Amino acid sequence: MVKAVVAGASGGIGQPLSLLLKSDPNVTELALYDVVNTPGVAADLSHISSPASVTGYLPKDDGLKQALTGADIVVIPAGIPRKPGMTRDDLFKINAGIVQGLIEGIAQYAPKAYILVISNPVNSTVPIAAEVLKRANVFDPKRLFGVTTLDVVRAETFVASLSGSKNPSDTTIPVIGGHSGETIVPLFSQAKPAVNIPAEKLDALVNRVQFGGDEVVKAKDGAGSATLSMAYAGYRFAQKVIKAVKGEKGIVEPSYVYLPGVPGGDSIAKTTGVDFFSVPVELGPNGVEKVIDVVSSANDHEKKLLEAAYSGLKTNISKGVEFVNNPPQK
Ligand SMILES: NC(=O)c1ccc[n+]([C@@H]2O[C@H](COP(=O)([O-])OP(=O)(O)OC[C@H]3O[C@@H](n4cnc5c(N)ncnc54)[C@H](O)[C@@H]3O)[C@@H](O)[C@H]2O)c1
Ligand SMILES: O=C(O)C[C@H](O)C(=O)O
Repeated sequence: MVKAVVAGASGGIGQPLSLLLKSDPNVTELALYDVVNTPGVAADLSHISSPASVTGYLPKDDGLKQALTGADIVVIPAGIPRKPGMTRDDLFKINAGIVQGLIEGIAQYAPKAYILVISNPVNSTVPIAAEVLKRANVFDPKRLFGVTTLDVVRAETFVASLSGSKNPSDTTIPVIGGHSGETIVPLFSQAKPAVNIPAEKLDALVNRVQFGGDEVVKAKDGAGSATLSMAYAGYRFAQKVIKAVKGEKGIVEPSYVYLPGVPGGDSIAKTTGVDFFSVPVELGPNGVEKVIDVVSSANDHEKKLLEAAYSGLKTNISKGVEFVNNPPQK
């Protein structure tokens, strides 16, 4: 029995992500929460002949409580997306409060759930989530994940366009750091199987992974950011968490986690100087089983990229922590 909740379920990501979760045979209950339109989205999905029962909730009538009670996994794509010319950090002002409110609900009604944060800026919203959970005394770092899977999906796709691989996802590429611009660091030297990237193409490839989100924002021309590829990526990560919880072994995927609280994280926190960082995570029935240190084996070029990532991350992380502990005056 697995109850999945999508918070922000009526949005550009929320709807296709809910569709994918509805089609997952392991999901038995799917609760959709949003400030608008969930009754309609839930009615629509409920006609699909897969096992999950589907319910939709709005804030009225204790909707958040109803949606979250009994949840095993909560995926959060709630919040505003970018328009051309904006950075992810520009979303902080609005999305920080949205994520804080939803995590307060989770702390109260589903404190043991696996929490997957998609809302941007991920580099800051995950520290916000951690602080809220800490204050409620229910923080389990093994169950809090910033979803950076889209960066991995992009790296796989863009590499395949160079290598000619027929199935991009057959190549495993660790993408680490954070989820914005220079904080995103693909480690092509650790791709499995190995990939041969011509030296003159490497910088452009790294740049495309780091700024893939901007490519979509520009192409959508004011109509938002990546939604369909994000729904795919969010579901890919959620599905892995669900499979690991159900006992499947050896599942690894990068995610942005609180390093000091997860097995194997301390030494990476020492090397990087940051507490929140995306690294390949081995998943198990309790969430993060261990994190895998791919940082110390990065090559010299990748180490330079990592140095740039650390400083951006430090700023983003402290902004999130401050938001909860020293709230801005209203
Ligand atoms: N992590 C990633 O890789 C990644 C990728 C793409 C987009 N994103 C982020 O995901 C977020 C959502 O993007 P989108 O394109 O789906 O936006 P959207 O505007 O289409 O959908 C957001 C939804 O959130 C809902 N919402 C707002 N406040 C809420 C609240 N308090 N509780 C519940 N729901 C609420 C809105 O009603 C809307 O339906 C953005 O912040 C975007 O930047 C992250
Ligand atoms: O670029 C964005 O703002 C959305 C998302 O973070 C992405 O990487 O596509």
